[in-house]
Amino acid sequence: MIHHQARKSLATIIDGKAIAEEIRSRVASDVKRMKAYIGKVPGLAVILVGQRRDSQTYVRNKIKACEEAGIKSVMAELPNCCAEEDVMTALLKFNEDPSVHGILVQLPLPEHLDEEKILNMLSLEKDVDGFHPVNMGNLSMRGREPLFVPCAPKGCLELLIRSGMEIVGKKAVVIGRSNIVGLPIALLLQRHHATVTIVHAFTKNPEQITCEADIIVTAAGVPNLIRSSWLKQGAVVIDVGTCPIEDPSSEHGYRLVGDVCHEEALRIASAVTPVPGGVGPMTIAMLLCNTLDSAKRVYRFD
Ligand SMILES: Nc1nc2c(c(=O)[nH]1)N[C@@H](CN(C=O)c1ccc(C(=O)N[C@@H](CCC(=O)O)C(=O)O)cc1)CN2
Ligand SMILES: [Mg+2]
Repeated sequence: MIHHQARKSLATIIDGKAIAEEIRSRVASDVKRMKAYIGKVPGLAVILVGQRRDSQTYVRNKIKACEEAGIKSVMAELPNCCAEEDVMTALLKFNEDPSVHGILVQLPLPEHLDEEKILNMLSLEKDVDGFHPVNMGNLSMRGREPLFVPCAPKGCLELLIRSGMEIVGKKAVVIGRSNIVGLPIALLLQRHHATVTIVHAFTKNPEQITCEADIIVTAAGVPNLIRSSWLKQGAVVIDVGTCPIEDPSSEHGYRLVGDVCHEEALRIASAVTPVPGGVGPMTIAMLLCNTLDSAKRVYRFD
């Protein structure tokens, strides 16, 4: 009988923040090189609808990250009550603008707007979030290449690779099936030849499935969902969940927690991402990468 407590070593904590910083500085030096050689810089357009505090923060962070990397950014801010046509007008203008190489529509949109219809109108070549149905479709099909892979999933993959995890032939379990995280990460892992299972709210006995996984990527948004009994010894655990919970002792009265019971995972897993400081910062780094790649494609610059 092996007691988990008897294990001497704790899991590695994968430092997403540090890795993201390294990637961002690489993007910055590439942007510099582009500017020096062809006199152009990548441009990102952000469409933000409504007043959600979290969305405002994410957008602010993206724009700041662009600035630091030398990427030009423009923003269209629309009121919560705006009409679908207003969003379309902003979007079509960015589609036509040759100085814009990437466009993102910050999600979620207010209820009354048709997300699918709006994302459908994005220029495929500028869809740096990778949410356009054609980019998603190409991600899902063998022999096809999407122009862009969604940022959080791409960040998860990068963290897995950096943790030294071999993906080919491994059992991967993805928890959650949202269009922006669960689904694309499952598709991406499958592309890298993992055997992928998706666990969701209707799954019976999820822990029976997760405890066989070599790789777990969780995006459920349920604090402490993943306990030690859900994990296989030595698994790599990537936590995409972010849930604000009340914490009077912290600056804003709340703090962010992931899906994983971090202390327990540390004793069983071989590597774990923290929240905050794991996948979140990687999401923004990958957005910069996608925007740079888009501009490189347009200018045939490498
Ligand atoms: N159009 C999009 N909408 C949304 C996306 C997206 O990729 N594109 N993802 C999420 C939100 N998101 C980016 O938009 C995002 C969320 C969290 C972080 C992040 O860096 N988190 C930090 C903690 C930040 C904090 O303390 O508030 C971390 O985990 O360390 C970045 C981006 C939904 N919408
Ligand atoms: Mg994080």
